[in-house]
Amino acid sequence: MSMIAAFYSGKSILITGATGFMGKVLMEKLFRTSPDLKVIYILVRPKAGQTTQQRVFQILNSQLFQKVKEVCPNVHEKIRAIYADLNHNDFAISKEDMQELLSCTNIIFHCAATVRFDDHLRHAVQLNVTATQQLLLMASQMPKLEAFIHISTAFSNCNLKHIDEVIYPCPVEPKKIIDSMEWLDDAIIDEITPKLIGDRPNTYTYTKALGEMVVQQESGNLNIAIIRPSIVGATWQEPFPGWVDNLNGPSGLIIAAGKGFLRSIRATPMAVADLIPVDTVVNLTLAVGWYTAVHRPKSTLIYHCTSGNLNPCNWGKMGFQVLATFEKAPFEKAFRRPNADFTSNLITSQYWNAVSHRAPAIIYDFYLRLTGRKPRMTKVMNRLLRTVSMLEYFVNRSWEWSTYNTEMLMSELSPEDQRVFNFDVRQLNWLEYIENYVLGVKKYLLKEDMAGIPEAKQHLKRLRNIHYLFNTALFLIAWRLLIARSQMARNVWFFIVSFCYKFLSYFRAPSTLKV
Ligand SMILES: CCCCCCCCCCCCCCCCCCCCCCCC(=O)SCCNC(=O)CCNC(=O)[C@H](O)C(C)(C)COP(=O)(O)OP(=O)(O)OC[C@H]1O[C@@H](n2cnc3c(N)ncnc32)[C@H](O)[C@@H]1OP(=O)(O)O
Ligand SMILES: NC(=O)C1=CN([C@@H]2O[C@H](COP(=O)(O)OP(=O)(O)OC[C@H]3O[C@@H](n4cnc5c(N)ncnc54)[C@H](OP(=O)(O)O)[C@@H]3O)[C@@H](O)[C@H]2O)C=CC1
Repeated sequence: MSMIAAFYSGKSILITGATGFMGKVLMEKLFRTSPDLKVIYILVRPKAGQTTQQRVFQILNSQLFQKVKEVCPNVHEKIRAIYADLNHNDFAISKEDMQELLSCTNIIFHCAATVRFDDHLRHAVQLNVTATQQLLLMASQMPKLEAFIHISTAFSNCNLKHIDEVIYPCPVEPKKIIDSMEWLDDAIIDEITPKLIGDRPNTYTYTKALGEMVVQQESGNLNIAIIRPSIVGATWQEPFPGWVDNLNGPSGLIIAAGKGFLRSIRATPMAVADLIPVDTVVNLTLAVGWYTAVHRPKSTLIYHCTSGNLNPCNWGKMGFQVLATFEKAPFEKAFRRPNADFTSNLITSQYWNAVSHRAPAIIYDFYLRLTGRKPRMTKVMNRLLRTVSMLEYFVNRSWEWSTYNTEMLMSELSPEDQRVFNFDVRQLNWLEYIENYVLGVKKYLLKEDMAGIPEAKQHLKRLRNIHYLFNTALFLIAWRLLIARSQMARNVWFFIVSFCYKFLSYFRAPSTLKV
């Protein structure tokens, strides 16, 4: 019997960010392994024309939750969607709902965040710092609370090369930042943002670091733990391999590469690709929830959920396997044939951007104009290159994260728990995982049918022929122009032609003699 699964039975659990990538997988696993849990409260806001109830309905009816329905048929009754917006200081939760949350919650998993790299500092502080502070305040009023688990990121201290499972202070106190956001106007915030984030690459990593400081400072008597995952990717095993539903991290780039838009990137092939499957993060999170509540460690423990020091993979290997999977199962209606050139040199990368990305986009837009359609490829390409430039920081560096606490926790689990809540990344076979990841992107993100693979392969063959034809035509035009203008080119041309003629005559002569 799994001790962790038994621990969650009968519990009332509060999850923020349950509609997000990680939150959904967390809920799914909880319902599947502890169908006897009392209730999961989720803080949800209406979005994209959907009410909170409609959003929950959509999640529960998705493919991800199919297995849950078999083991927990009354899952709809066990989920309580609470209207909440973390952009508001009191989360805009009704009095009645707040009362219920305060009096019933046993465990909190705080996953909600803005994960955009380019978010305005005011918004990133509100979500990643102030909302965390507010939630801690709520937690301190919950008499039945056993553990508060905060999800941070392994990159909150990406300005360091070696990162331990400790909280590193930021120069300016989070409270001062929160206060200043209330009275500074946007223009001034824009001006001071680079100074505040310092040697971190974006507002996301900076505000996640501030969030950790808030957790440390406001923990009071609460039983708290922090989890720091690295780059969270598709599921490894559960509930099935390759599930992914957003474009963050490598997923968006896999699409861009598979569709032939992105053919080169400024990346260091030997740099560690510190990916971690989302189900591994969820298993560790649930194990940490159990350990924190049952063993009540004296201080706030931080757990690195990373792969690099236990089972490293690098970007070169990842790119190679992604391309190999495109060969087997290409994406439909590609713009160009997929290719992956990794260069760490800025000039070379700019050259490839011009030749492999911007030029084809301009040519395609020209073709669209000629055929009376609206040009759009240059715009799409500009957006893609902007996205890529934001991710470049993470694919040209390697970090070392120590994992003492995570390894300690692994050794504390029973063999059954080690199996049901497996977060031992040493068992991960990267090539298999990456192949399933790419297939998952095709299936669950692009919603492409595997039956369309022969047609997609045919399309790529046509693109290859167009590519050869285009290059030959381009070469002939360039050469024709060159001989028309340069005596030297004419001499070279004369030399090549006469050489070929002599070469052919040499072979023709003996055969004529025989006859
Ligand atoms: C040579 C080819 C290479 C590929 C070969 C094979 C690929 C495999 C090798 C992969 C190598 C490179 C992998 C790099 C991965 C590195 C990730 C590192 C991240 C680690 C950081 C820490 C982890 C965390 O803690 S947080 C979680 C990560 N967060 C994110 O990833 C958020 C990133 N996204 C953003 O910040 C924004 O979306 C932004 C700024 C990139 C774009 O904002 P913008 O306002 O311009 O537009 P959006 O409305 O958001 O989207 C516009 C457009 O772009 C699409 N899109 C969004 N995100 C991505 C993405 N990550 N990749 C690609 N495309 C993306 C989005 O859908 C929109 O499309 P439309 O069609 O216009 O709707
Ligand atoms: N994905 C990754 O690679 C990594 C993620 N992390 C961390 O893991 C956690 C989960 O990330 P992930 O699932 O990928 O992120 P997502 O962007 O998929 O999910 C974010 C969640 O936060 C919710 N949220 C955002 N703003 C508000 C708001 N104003 N009010 C209520 N809810 C809000 C979103 O709700 P809604 O659906 O309404 O927008 C969504 O449920 C985050 O803390 C992130 O920092 C750490 C390392 C890597």
